[in-house]
Amino acid sequence: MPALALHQLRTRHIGPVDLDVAAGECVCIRGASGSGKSLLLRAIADLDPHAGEALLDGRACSSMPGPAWRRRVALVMAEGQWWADTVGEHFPAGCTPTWLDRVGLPAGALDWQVARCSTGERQRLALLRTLMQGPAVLLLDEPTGNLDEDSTARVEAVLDDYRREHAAALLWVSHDPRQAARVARRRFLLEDGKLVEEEEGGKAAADKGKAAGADRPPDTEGAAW
Ligand SMILES: Nc1ncnc2c1ncn2[C@@H]1O[C@H](COP(=O)(O)OP(=O)(O)OP(=O)(O)O)[C@@H](O)[C@H]1O
Repeated sequence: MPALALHQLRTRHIGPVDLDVAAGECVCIRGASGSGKSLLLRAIADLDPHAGEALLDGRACSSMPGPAWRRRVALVMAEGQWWADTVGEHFPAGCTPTWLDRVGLPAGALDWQVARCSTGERQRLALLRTLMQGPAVLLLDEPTGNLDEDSTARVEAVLDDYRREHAAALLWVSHDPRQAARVARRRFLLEDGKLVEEEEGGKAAADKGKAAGADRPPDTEGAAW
C-alpha cells in the first residue's frame, strides 16, 4: 500500500491527478511558473478546496480533521509561517544543536528574533520545525529555493536522511532538473494541469496514464542516523 495516494484529485486549474508515493520514496514535480505546483501541494495538504481524494496509508483525508491530517502530511512552504517574536517559540519540543548544525545554523539560532532572519534562514528553520513533528509525508515546495549551494547540499542530505530514517514519502517541487535527478528516481512535469512522467534524460513519457509507484521497492537502504 502506498504511503500517499491521490485518486482523481482536482483543484483550481489542476487534475485529475492520480499518483502513488511509496513509504521511503521521493517523487519530484517540476513545471513552469504558474503551472499549479503549489496549488497541487496545498490541495493535498487539505488547505484548498478540492475534489477527489488523498489517502495516507489507505486512510482518506476526508475522514480526518484538517490539523490531524497536516501533522502527518506536512506542507513545507518556502519560508513557513511565523506567529511569535523568537525562533525558539516555534519549537515547542525544542531542536537539538545537531539538527541546527546539519542545516548550517548555529545552536543560538533558537534565540534569534524571527524578524532578523534572512529568507534562507527562515526556510531552513521552517523545514526543521516540520521535521521535529515527525510527519509521514513531506510536501516540499521548493525547499532550497532561497539557498546557496552549500545550504542546498545540507538540506538535501537532511531530507534524504529523514526519508530513510522515517520511511517517509516525499513529494518535492523543484525548478532545478539537476536537483530533481539527484533526489528522485521518479520525476514528473506538471503540464496543462496533468502530471506527465519524465523518462531518464528528462523527456516526458508518452504514457500519461496513472503515475503509480507502489510496485517499486522503497529506497530505504543505509539509514545514516
Ligand atoms: N488564490 C488564488 N486565486 C486565484 N488564482 C490563484 C490563486 N492561487 C494561485 N492562483 C493561480 O494559479 C496558478 C498556479 O499557481 P501556483 O502558485 O500553484 O504556481 P506554481 O506552479 O507553484 O508557480 P511557481 O513555480 O512560480 O511557484 C497561477 O496562475 C496563480 O496565479
